[in-house]
Amino acid sequence: MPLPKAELHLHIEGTLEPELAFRLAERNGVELSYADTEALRHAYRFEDLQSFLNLYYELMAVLRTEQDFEELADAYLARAAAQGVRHAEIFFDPQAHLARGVEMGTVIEGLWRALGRSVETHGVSTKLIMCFLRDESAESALATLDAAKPYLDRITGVGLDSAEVGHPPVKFREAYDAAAALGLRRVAHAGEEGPPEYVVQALDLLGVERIDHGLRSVEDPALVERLVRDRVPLTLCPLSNVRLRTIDTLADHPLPAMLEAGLMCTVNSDDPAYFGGYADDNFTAVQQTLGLTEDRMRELARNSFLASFLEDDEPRRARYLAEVDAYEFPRGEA
Ligand SMILES: Nc1ncnc2[nH]cnc12
Ligand SMILES: [Zn+2]
Repeated sequence: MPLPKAELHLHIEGTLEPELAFRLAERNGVELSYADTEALRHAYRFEDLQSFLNLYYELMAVLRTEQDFEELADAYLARAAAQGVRHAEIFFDPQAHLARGVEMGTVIEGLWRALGRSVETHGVSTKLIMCFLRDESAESALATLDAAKPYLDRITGVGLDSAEVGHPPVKFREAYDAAAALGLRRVAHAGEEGPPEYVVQALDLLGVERIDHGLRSVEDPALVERLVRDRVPLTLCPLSNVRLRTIDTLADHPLPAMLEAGLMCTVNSDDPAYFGGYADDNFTAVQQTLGLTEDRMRELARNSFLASFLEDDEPRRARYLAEVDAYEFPRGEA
């Protein structure tokens, strides 16, 4: 039984496994530029964030109907449950779908068909976070927020993702102010490929409560001190960092030093269909490769629930934390 955890950094479009992509392509009459799932998997060798994003956006073409989004989310939730995920705060990228003529309602209602029954079907509670694409304009972000207004009861917060370098958080100040005025929680990707300054901007100008990735924060000691002092959660994605070549190998990941420094780290899967592992695969990889103690692993699991947006259901958060505290790590062979 895996360690109970919350997943706080997960792009639902990044859970599209090759088999489902081909099945949906066939159902929707969409032509893919790969012969089969094996040929597609061969394309999963990325140079950097952009080379991944190119394939990520290309494959989304197979997602067209409410049923497609429902099946995508259902498949993720089943996998997540098997990996010990009790609670998932799930990103989606509406602009990537609106640009293809798929409406906001199709995306949100489709996802909601799976999320709305997820506690019953998978034992996983969920929240939805709508991301703005930072390589699109500020006006487009505002228009996207406007298009989401009929669905605000289904959306907990806003995020910021896609190609980071050259698209600093300051560009989205107005959109984040508008989101805050609507009562939405705020997070943003920062310091994945971009400099520590983007993390500072996300905190100061966008008012975010969590930083997605935040890896490059370690380059700025004053920023680290601030993140520790204010207990700002970082949603790290170790296997993603290796696949997108942010770091050379997992053994080079700064997670142990970050925990040692007192940063509130969490471990997540980002785009698990592309990066070779779901939530517990990331936990297991860091435990084994970085030699984290059981206490550190428990701390990561506790952090995931403490950093989650479960303020509307504190009894549930307390139950999850109690489960982490009671968890017994499997004993190896004697
Ligand atoms: N790791 C990542 N960084 C930025 N944008 C993304 N969209 C999906 N995955 C992403
Ligand atoms: Zn991400």
